[in-house]
Amino acid sequence: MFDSSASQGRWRSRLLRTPANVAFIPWLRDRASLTARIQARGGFAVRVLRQGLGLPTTDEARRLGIGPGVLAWIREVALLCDEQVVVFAHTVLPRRPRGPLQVWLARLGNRSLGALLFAHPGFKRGKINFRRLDNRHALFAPALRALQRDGTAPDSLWARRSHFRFGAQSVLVTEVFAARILKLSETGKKAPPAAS
Ligand SMILES: C=C(O[C@@H]1C=C(C(=O)O)C=C[C@H]1O)C(=O)O
Repeated sequence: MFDSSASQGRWRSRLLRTPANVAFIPWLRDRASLTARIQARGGFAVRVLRQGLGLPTTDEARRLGIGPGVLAWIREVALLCDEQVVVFAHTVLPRRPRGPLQVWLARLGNRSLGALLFAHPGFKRGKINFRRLDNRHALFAPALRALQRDGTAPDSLWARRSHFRFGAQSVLVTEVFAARILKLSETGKKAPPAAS
């Protein structure tokens, strides 16, 4: 049963199966580390695209309780598998309350945020929300730039958004998936050459 009425214009807590997203559902719904899931399929790398103070999108500011025009710590990365970009990730950390996350994020470099979020027991992940991003959303353009280096330009991209709490602090993590992620095989790792 597919629901074609899925609204594209907002984050939804339920992912309604449609012909357009059915292949992405295992990736969108997996609550384990996305980094680990990609690592199981090939050579993993993080390419840091942006890291520093910036303005969250309107919906991020609303979700994090940040006032209009208030800066936050923004981290944007591309996740690669065997040198292919498969995910664009955008993370927002409010500047207040201050705590260890400001220092930990600043020191991450090209290590995966997931290595922190899923290793430290203090992080609690809330419900994952889903959205089909299009040019109505401010993250669509940077995601397209990061994901579509081959010049193709899909009119929408599937994304999910997770809220991780750590004590009084929290981060909002948006992950946007390139269609090429569907080509990663479970075995991923190149099979050893057959014995001659
Ligand atoms: C949250 C995770 O970390 C991944 C890595 C990120 C980074 O390094 O900035 C951001 C989001 C995720 O795609 C994960 O691996 O599940």
